[in-house]
Amino acid sequence: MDELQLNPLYEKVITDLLEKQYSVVENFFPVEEVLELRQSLLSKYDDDQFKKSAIGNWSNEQVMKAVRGDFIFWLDESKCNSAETKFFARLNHFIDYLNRTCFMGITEQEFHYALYPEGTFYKRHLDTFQNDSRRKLSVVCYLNEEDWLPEYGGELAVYIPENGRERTENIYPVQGRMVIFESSVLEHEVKPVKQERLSITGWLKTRGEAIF
Ligand SMILES: O=C(O)CCC(=O)C(=O)O
Ligand SMILES: [Fe+2]
Repeated sequence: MDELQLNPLYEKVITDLLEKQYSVVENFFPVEEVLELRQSLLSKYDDDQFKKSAIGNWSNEQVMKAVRGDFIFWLDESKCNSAETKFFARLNHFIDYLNRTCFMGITEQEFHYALYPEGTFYKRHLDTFQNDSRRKLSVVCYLNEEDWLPEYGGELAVYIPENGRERTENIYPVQGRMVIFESSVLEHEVKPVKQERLSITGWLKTRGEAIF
């Protein structure tokens, strides 16, 4: 095994996760890579490659619309363009570090682009499905235009259990900002957006069995 070099950025994420179950970092990806991903998302969206999101295995469209309104495109690591290749390279480096330092046992990941049109939202939820606990960490990186003003809404509200009560942290989807949290612990929601909201979102997973 190569000698492990301490990585201050990764260490900050790990400390945050241990102390408060979530972490917000601004400089995980260089700006030019964030912009390249943004362009890649937009060109796929313009090509009509995005699909209406679903929730678990619910198929009732009315119900789904009342819960989440984003459009998504699932990434396939074997068919990546240059922006996506760089994204996965950085992510895999981080996963390797997590596995070596924290023995997280991450063996898989799944990512999609997401676009929330004006007026859409994603109601309060947990990212683990009842029959599948393999999702360990949720990762979101925002691909919005440079200035995300508070009046655009679309904040990620994270509900943190604290001393038997609950604290809400509102995180704005600022360009390049990355949020990582424990998938099975933190409930969260995307508040209604008043401006198109772009992101790349995914999950770091353990092998574990899904129970169907
Ligand atoms: O975009 C975000 O801030 C969070 C999205 C989310 O909660 C999800 O896709 O499960
Ligand atoms: Fe979520």
